Amino acid sequence: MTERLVVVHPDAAVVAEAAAARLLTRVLDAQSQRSPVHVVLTGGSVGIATLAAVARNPVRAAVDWSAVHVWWGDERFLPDGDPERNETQARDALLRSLGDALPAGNVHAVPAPGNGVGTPEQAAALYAGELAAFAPGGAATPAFDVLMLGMGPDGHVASLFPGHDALAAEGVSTVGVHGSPKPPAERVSLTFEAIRAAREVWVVAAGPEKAQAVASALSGAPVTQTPASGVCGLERTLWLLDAASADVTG
Ligand SMILES: O=C(O)[C@H](O)[C@@H](O)[C@H](O)[C@H](O)COP(=O)(O)O
Repeated sequence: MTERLVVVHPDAAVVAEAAAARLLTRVLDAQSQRSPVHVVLTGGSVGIATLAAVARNPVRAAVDWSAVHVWWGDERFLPDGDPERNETQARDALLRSLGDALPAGNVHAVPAPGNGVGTPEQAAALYAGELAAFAPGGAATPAFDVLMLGMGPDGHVASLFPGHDALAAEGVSTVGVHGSPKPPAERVSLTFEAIRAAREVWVVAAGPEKAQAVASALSGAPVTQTPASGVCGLERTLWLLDAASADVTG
């Protein structure tokens, strides 16, 4: 039975620091029970600020990064190294600072255009194959220990946007996305099926512009209208919010 926890912090900076502290503790707890541990990162300002906070936190030295695998919940379909790629921003914020402690083979970036990848669908198919290759017998994805998601003002999570076909994808772990209302238009995203395979799903959000979507999601709005309403972890769904995004009276 999954539990839902909503935690409100004073501002975005504290949300990122708290998410970072929780992430480190969650990884350490998981490492005391199993190896490897799988973590799914998110793009967006709060998601990346969380990674920067991990990089600054001395507790990062307690983690056996050689037994951590890093994935992405979504990726902008942009060339390798493009500063707007979630992967680039994660490497800049945290991964590069870990050096060889985090083996290159443990970082599972979504394929970029080029090298035979011409469409988001082709990148999505390759990523689905990588997810399956690291999954327990026959599963589509690893049992992610923590899957982090940012949330847009429209309630999108990963690259699952209101009214888009990707919301209804079934039997697949990834999808190609076109016509994203948040640039760039072309993306790759985990599906809800893949998101719900995570032991814990964390939504990190901050800012008054998110308050309506937070209220809609927490009140169970239709997923087609507020995709964040559809996120759920097998064991826990954690919402880490700042006061402004949690203020439905705003
Ligand atoms: O590729 C992306 O843009 C992100 O994965 C996206 O899902 C992001 O997390 C939300 O849009 C929230 O972004 P902010 O925290 O910057 O509002």
